[in-house]
Amino acid sequence: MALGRLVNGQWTTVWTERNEKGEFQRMPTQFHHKITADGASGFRAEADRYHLYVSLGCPWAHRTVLLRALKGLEKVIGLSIVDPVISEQGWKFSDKQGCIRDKVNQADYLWQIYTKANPTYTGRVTVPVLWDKHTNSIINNESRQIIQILNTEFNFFAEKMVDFYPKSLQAVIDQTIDAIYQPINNGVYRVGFATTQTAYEQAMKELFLAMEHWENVLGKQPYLCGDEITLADWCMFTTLFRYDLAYYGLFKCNLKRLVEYPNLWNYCRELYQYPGVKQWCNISHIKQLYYVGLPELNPSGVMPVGPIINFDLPYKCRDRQI
Ligand SMILES: N[C@@H](CCC(=O)N[C@@H](CS)C(=O)NCC(=O)O)C(=O)O
Repeated sequence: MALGRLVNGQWTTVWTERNEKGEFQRMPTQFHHKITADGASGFRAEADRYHLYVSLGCPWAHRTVLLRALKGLEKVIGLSIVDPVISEQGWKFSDKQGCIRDKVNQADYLWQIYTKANPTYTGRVTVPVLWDKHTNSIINNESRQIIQILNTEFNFFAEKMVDFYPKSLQAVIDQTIDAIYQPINNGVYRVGFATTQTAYEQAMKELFLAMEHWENVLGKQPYLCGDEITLADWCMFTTLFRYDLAYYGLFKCNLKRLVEYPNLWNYCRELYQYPGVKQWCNISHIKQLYYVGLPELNPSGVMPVGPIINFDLPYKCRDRQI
């Protein structure tokens, strides 16, 4: 079992995210500071001060890498990419293809970043992590909050003037991110990590009802919140992108493949082909994370050869009845 956690700053391999009913229960993240453009929060948006630690396999971290790229913040916020396979000591840094070592803290394992921020930290050691080089601490490790910060607070430095969280839509974006979280983003994990038939089937039911719902919505409008791409779409995208690659097979989310939902599949391809996105979609890291790094679900660590999915197939806006 590769998943573990820190207890009072000590690494342990006890994993506690399941209840007695065999249901997966995600533990909340603990670092929730905010960076603001004016510094009113105590953390001012500045160039070369903050650093992101991510896994390219992880859907939550993937959101933050995408926002960094979509806003054109690559020169402003540094990046380290962990080894795609979770080790006995959790996420580690390596020289594998597509990885970037930790040149900020020279850590070998991500848990060392957590104990540097808090020597008595107890909890999971997850990606993404937004690190502050000035205070030598973790600003935030919750993807949903990090993408809001990157979207909204760094405009002075951003090379691309796009806004995925416009004021006029914030309420609907928040509701949509809430709506997709439990059945879809976290839903695939609730399906995949369930250890009883009842827990599995319940999570499956919620996942597939939600997939059908958004399939219908995307038949009427181009994006989850209407006519504009928003943060909600990037939150949905990173789960959909992994759907047929990992969740359908390893997690047994297998009533339908993504490619069997015409609108969701079309939408996924459109977001993949949005400028700046595909460069940060790493199928090899995704397969390694899920198939090699979760021995509890795949003890042999053998990775499937397929499926062959062409995310570059042209997408059709015209098919939608907008
Ligand atoms: N709520 C967090 C979830 C982050 C998360 O669970 N990341 C996973 C990777 S997909 C992780 O780092 N897992 C390592 C572990 O649990 O030990 C977020 O959205 O940022």
